[in-house]
Amino acid sequence: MDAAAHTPAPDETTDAPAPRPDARAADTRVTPMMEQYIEIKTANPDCLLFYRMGDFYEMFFADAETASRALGIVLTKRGKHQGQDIPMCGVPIERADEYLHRLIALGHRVAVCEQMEDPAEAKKRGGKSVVRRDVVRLVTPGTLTEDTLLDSRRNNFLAAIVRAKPSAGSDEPRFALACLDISTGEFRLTECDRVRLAAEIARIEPGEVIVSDALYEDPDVAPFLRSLPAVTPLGRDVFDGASAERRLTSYFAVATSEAFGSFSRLELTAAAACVTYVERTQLGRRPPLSPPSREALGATLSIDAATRANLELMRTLGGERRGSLVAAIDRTVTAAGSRLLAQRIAAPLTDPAAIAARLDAVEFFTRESILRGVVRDKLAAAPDLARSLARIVLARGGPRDLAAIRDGLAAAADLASRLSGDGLPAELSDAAAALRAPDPALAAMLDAALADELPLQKRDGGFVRAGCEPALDEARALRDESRRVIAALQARYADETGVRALKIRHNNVLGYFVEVTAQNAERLMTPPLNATFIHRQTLAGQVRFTSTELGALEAKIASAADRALGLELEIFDRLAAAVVAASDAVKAAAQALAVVDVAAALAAVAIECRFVRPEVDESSSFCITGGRHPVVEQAIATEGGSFVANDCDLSPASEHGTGRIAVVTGPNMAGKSTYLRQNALIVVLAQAGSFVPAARARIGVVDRLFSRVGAADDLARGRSTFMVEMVETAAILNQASERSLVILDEIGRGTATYDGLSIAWAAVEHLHDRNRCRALFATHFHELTALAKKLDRLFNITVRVKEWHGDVVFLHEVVAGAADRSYGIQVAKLAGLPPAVIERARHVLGVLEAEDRTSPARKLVDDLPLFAPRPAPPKPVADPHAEAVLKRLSEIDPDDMSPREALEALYALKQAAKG
Ligand SMILES: Nc1ncnc2c1ncn2[C@@H]1O[C@H](COP(=O)(O)OP(=O)(O)OP(=O)(O)O)[C@@H](O)[C@H]1O
Repeated sequence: MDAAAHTPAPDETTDAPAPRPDARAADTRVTPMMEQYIEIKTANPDCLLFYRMGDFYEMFFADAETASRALGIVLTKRGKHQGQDIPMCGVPIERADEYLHRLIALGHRVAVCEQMEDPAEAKKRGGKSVVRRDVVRLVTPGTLTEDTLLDSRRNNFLAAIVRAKPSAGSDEPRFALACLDISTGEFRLTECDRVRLAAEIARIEPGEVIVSDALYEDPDVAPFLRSLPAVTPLGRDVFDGASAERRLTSYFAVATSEAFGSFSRLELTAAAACVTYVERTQLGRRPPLSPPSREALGATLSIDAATRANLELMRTLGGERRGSLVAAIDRTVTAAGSRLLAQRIAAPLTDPAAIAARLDAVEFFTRESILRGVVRDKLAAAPDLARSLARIVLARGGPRDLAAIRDGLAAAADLASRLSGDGLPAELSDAAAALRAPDPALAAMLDAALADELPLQKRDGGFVRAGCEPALDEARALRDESRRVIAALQARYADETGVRALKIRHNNVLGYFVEVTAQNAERLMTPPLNATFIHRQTLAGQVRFTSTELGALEAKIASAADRALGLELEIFDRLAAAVVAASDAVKAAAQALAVVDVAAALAAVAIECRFVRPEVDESSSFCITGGRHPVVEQAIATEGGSFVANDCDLSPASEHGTGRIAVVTGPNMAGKSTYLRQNALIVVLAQAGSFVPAARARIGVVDRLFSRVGAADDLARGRSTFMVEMVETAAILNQASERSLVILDEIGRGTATYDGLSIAWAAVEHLHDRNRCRALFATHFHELTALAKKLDRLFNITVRVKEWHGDVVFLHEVVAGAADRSYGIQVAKLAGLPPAVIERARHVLGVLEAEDRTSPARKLVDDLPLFAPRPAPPKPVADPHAEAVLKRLSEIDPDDMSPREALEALYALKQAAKG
């Protein structure tokens, strides 16, 4: 059980004790605290309620049972409610983030309810009063801001999906998608169809999706929505189109949404749903968002969910970042840079000019290696400005967030001064301008106010630098040096009264008092000293006094600590307000830091891994010379091997023609999948604005990238391997355009040979004649290579292997031509299948191949036009036992044998056959 298990804290003094179980009448009585709890819980029925009691967040009833199971913490009891024990569990506040994280990851939502006053205040209202409490925040997966709850390298988007009412004459529904990250302020909108919607959601990977109750229940989209990790259905008011504009403009305090550009009503509805939900979960607080920007349809390379997964852009098929494309090329040194790089890889561009602008920045840093080093060192020391800013605006920030703003702004100003001069590419000069924009006075103000060592929480105090504010210095001096101050006053009073033995003492009844011996008391009680000293108490030998000054000093000392903290919090609020006022400039500077980081990081990886600048243009070219797989190459290098670079040319035969299709054959393990993927990854990198792992690359911009690699079950959605394969192939054949790049690996593998071959055959024809896209098609159906004779833009390539004493040696070299065999058995042998199985398989293969030539099915294939006759199958490998039996048999002459000899010969043959 967990350390958070605790004995219930005593009720706050003002909470009435729970009724005794035997008091019948009391069974229905509800304590005032429970009454308050139930009221707050009723207002937040879909959340677990973290109810603050002293140093714990407590949960009661069903919440307690759920949380104790989910968090592995002890379930206890606290009093009774309507005659029943109240289940309870709690988490200490200092570990609340950790528990929140676990609950959110498990799909729960949490309402955090704080004490809104000091228990002493409540006490003043009378014995039965309950401390005022209120929910200050709803924690949901899409609205997190704490570093401890977030992955610094990934955005955490909240997405809203709305669907247009179907219009007459169109059966294709339209959707709008808004997504925002409150931890960084990014806010984007787009309108799209059903297919693109799924692709966009796959790209954005939102932490939470909000939809209307009606859409959530709609049978057309419900299966899709149910497949997403966190979907929150909400009432109609959040998705009300009529009030959308008003809600959105009120959030941004602008007169009209035209200030952001022109948006459709559908887009505005999605955007308004997002901001309304943010306000709801942040209880009215408005995190700093960039104005919504439209993601123009077609501005980014469309990559559907299956392709993303297959190409392992963000994570491997096993779900890990390690081994993904982004992990292989990420050399960023800031969290914001890492997030921006991930965004760029997830959404490569389609405009050659915009791509060139990014490549210019990367190229600049590849040339300026000294500057690159300096910039990266500076960036590495810069904090995560955007997330600290968001926390400050949401009043959730601490002193270290203010320090992050101070240090981030200093880094920004420093970098801006280094990024100057004429040769700077546009992306970097824009970034430098944004880095220069924040008023230096803000950083100076933070610098002057913040201490060197900072506590995590502002409530711990001690974060304001000494000398910053005289009143605070005084309060601290009083708090820390109360003895010295009292001693100083005592010395002064002794001086002023001439009573050397005058003492200032303290007890719990009188507090601080002045004490003199009885002989000296008279002097203090006569003018002029009686104007200062007020008699309090006469004891046998001493007389005690107070003074206005001492009374004031006492009050000051008693409240000095409180006062010091109060003043610090005031200063914090002032500083935070200054940061909030400058939030637009700070956000822009944060974004600029990320831009610079990404450009320098891509330059670093380009140099380290020998990447080159690709040419991306409007042509239909696709010509990669010496291409490499960025992830496999690194993996091979760590084992001391070297990757074999390969060319790929799918360019049209003439400059304005249509791109071509390559059918890739080759043995198992030869490197077909690697080759296919590396060419797709080169497109992703090039259009994301990165250099690429090749000697040279010219790419006519790709609008959609499709990849169907291997077969994987999707049993969770009730689809078999073959069904998944066909659904994905259908999507490709229905959607690929002349500008698309299609990667198909072993289509048709998941069914009977001839069914599979027929489907693969028809799919290639369709790609060639209808889609007319550039494509790479890897297959073990060698019959498909015959298609090159019929389809003019189709050609064959193969991955070379060498045979060596019956084994196969992989050369990983892609050359023109077709493979004639799969070498499956040799690969199986390499994999360690038992020799007997290998031998038997060779035998079976020989028989099958011999039969295959005469089987009716084979004939069918032969009859299909343009199927080239396959090369003669290799001679079946002889079975040594069979040969021995045959030899003996041939030596026997039955006419020459007695019945007994014949029987013996038969036994001998049987023996020989057994071996
Ligand atoms: N160009 C290359 N240079 C060096 N090694 C390579 C190259 N291509 C592939 N390899 C190595 O060969 C292994 C097999 O490659 P890959 O999975 O691409 O083969 P395949 O032909 O698709 O096999 P199968 O048909 O069995 O799926 C890879 O894991 C990699 O280690």
